[in-house]
Amino acid sequence: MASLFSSSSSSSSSSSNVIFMFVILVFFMGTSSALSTNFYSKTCPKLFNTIQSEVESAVSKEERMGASLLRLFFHDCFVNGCDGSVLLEDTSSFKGEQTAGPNVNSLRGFGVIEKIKSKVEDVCPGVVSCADILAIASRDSVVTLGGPSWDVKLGRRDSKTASLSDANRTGTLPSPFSSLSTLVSRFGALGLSAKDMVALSGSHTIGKARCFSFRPRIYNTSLIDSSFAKTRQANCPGTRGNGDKNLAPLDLQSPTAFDNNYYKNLINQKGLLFSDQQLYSGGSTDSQIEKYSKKPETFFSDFAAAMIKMGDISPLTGSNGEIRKKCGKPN
Ligand code: HEM
Ligand SMILES: [Ca+2]
Repeated sequence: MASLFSSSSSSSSSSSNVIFMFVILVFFMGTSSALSTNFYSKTCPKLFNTIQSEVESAVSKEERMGASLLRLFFHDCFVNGCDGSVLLEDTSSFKGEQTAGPNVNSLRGFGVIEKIKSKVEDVCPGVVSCADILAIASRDSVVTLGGPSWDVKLGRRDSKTASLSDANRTGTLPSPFSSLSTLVSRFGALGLSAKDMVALSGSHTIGKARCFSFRPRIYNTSLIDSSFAKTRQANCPGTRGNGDKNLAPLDLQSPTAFDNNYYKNLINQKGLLFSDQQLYSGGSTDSQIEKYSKKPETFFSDFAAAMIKMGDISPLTGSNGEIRKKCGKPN
């Protein structure tokens, strides 16, 4: 770098200097994220307070809602980036992501996001994207349930459309029946490391899953504590189509507290999803599970860093996309 600078300053042509500066500018624009933590500090100073109080009230009405909002952000980011696409509702002429296999009868919290959006529109109309609201609401959910905080990067814009087939494409949203190597490669395809994947999976310290999602795990797999399997079988019949919607907590110990019990459960072979237990199954991620089970503060800081990374996946910025008026439909 230093030699590049000196060769440019020794050049006699001023136009070549201009070109050189332009190249340097493009280089830096290309390497730094377009998002920033102070994006709305002038245009919507009340944004954080508005969202935080709505999230707190939603979570106090139903603690699971914190988990549901966090998962919405994950499912948004994994399909065409964090662009609010998952929030678009189906109409008679449009089929978005909400009926995709991993989402249908499972994603929840759309009403809460729409309510937050209307409060945000009251204080600063036409300014804040739904994609950014989702990013802030998931951070506030984690904080409200006792987890770490982080500065959310902002400046995302909303997609004008969404694609059912993109959300259904095999491997886009990870399946609970995936092996460790599949999980690593799915996250890797989006620029997230195995370490990020293990930290982000700690989200399963809160929230619930349907019998449909964990049936094969509790009837047909090894690496499962037998009394845990029996307990879960009691509310999840072994035959497909029976009790599919019955719920169980992803973390059997503290399903409404954001803590490191998820990792302790894995060590005790009490992961609810097959994909959860894969993270502690004699493979390359075992040591990270052990570390998080002993050091919650390390889990918290890795989780926060990985959430920021996930939030950086292919945002729409500049004049791309739009700022939706309502999160459920394009303007
Ligand atoms: C590693 C791959 C992952 C797989 C295979 C996976 C799969 C699942 C499944 C199957 C459920 C239950 C859905 C149902 O039965 O209705 C679930 C719930 C949940 N997931 Fe994941 N997930 C993964 C990673 C993540 C990540 C990265 C996050 C967030 C950053 C996340 C957050 C959640 C939350 C909070 C819930 C509970 C939602 C609620 O109670 O409404 N998951 N996940
Ligand atoms: Ca998306």
